[in-house]
Amino acid sequence: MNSLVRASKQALQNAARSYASRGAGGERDVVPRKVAILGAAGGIGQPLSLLMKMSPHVTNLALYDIAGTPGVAADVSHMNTIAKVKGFAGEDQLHEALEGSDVVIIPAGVPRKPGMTRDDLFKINASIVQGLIKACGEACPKALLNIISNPVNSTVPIAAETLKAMGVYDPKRLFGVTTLDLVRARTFYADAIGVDVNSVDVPVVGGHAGTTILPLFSQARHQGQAQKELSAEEIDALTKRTQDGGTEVVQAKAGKGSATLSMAYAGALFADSCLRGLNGTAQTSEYSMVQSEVTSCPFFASKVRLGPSGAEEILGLGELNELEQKGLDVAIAELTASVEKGVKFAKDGSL
Ligand SMILES: NC(=O)c1ccc[n+]([C@@H]2O[C@H](COP(=O)([O-])OP(=O)(O)OC[C@H]3O[C@@H](n4cnc5c(N)ncnc54)[C@H](O)[C@@H]3O)[C@@H](O)[C@H]2O)c1
Ligand SMILES: O=C(O)C[C@H](O)C(=O)O
Repeated sequence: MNSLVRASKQALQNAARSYASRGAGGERDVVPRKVAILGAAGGIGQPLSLLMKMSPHVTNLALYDIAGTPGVAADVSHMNTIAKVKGFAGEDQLHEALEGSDVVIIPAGVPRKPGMTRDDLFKINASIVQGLIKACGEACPKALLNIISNPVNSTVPIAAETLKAMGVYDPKRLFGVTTLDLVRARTFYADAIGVDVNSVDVPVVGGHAGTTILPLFSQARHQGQAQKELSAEEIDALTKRTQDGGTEVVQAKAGKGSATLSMAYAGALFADSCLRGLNGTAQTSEYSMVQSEVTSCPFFASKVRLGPSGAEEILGLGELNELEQKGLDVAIAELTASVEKGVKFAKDGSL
């Protein structure tokens, strides 16, 4: 059972207990942790706020957006879970929202419409992310930054360069959130072979756009008896579906945005792991796009061990089969170009 499912069950049990005792209260041994969500009134931001309010690891939840957060905060704050919630709206309140944060989650920015690539969002989202990261560098330079805003392949290097220019960059504390790719790969793979999805592990490495998303099905693991062996064609189809998962949702939403609910779930899983790492919980790891020497690309998503100082160890890729090796070469070339684009924007503002 993953930690968020466990946390949700725990939160529901706590809720039932608290209702039964009419708020009599109970002693809890919780490390005080503040989480800020930037873009909290958006499609991802709202369900993510709900899920972080359910996390047993969050004691203080700051919900920031350019508008709309007082309502989201008032709503979420009525949930009888431990986090104290406060809404912040508009740039004047951004620093206050960020101060003291242990983890900052950033789903601010515009989503895709059908026919667009994630890179088409660069022109708008690059500046949004840069502005928010500057504020993080000033108000909470030690926080773990979880970047969701697309194109992640460029917004993460933008964040790194921005923090470097401010003299506060710590590569261990900057993460591009690629968890949704793993969530999708696990779901699709479990369905395809007919096993319990909770028993499935599929590594997904590289970046977060098209062919930079590289699921390693040769390393997939599961428990229980699979109902089916997959052919090379079926693995190929699963790979493509994982790479196009975001587009599948964009098309289905037909102009009303991209993945929000599954992303909120994935973002909450990742942030929850960051908090457990900060709290020193042993064996906490996630896949994430970080500054990396695993390949020639300076930012790359692979398995990362999380601890009190953030990304404490970046693990290698393991053995790849021939097709995956070819996929890796393609991914590195495209990802490197997106990283360079982000670095250039951060240095000279060129779009
Ligand atoms: N990493 C991933 O796997 C993943 C998955 C899904 C979506 N995304 C990306 O997440 C982003 C948000 O998607 P969404 O569906 O929630 O969009 P949305 O439009 O519903 O919400 C975005 C929110 O950001 C806010 N915002 C805009 N500028 C801001 C600023 N300067 N400061 C604070 N908030 C600001 C908006 O007011 C809005 O509430 C998009 O870029 C999307 O592509 C990434
Ligand atoms: O596809 C998108 O534009 C949103 C997100 O990156 C996703 O993978 O769902």
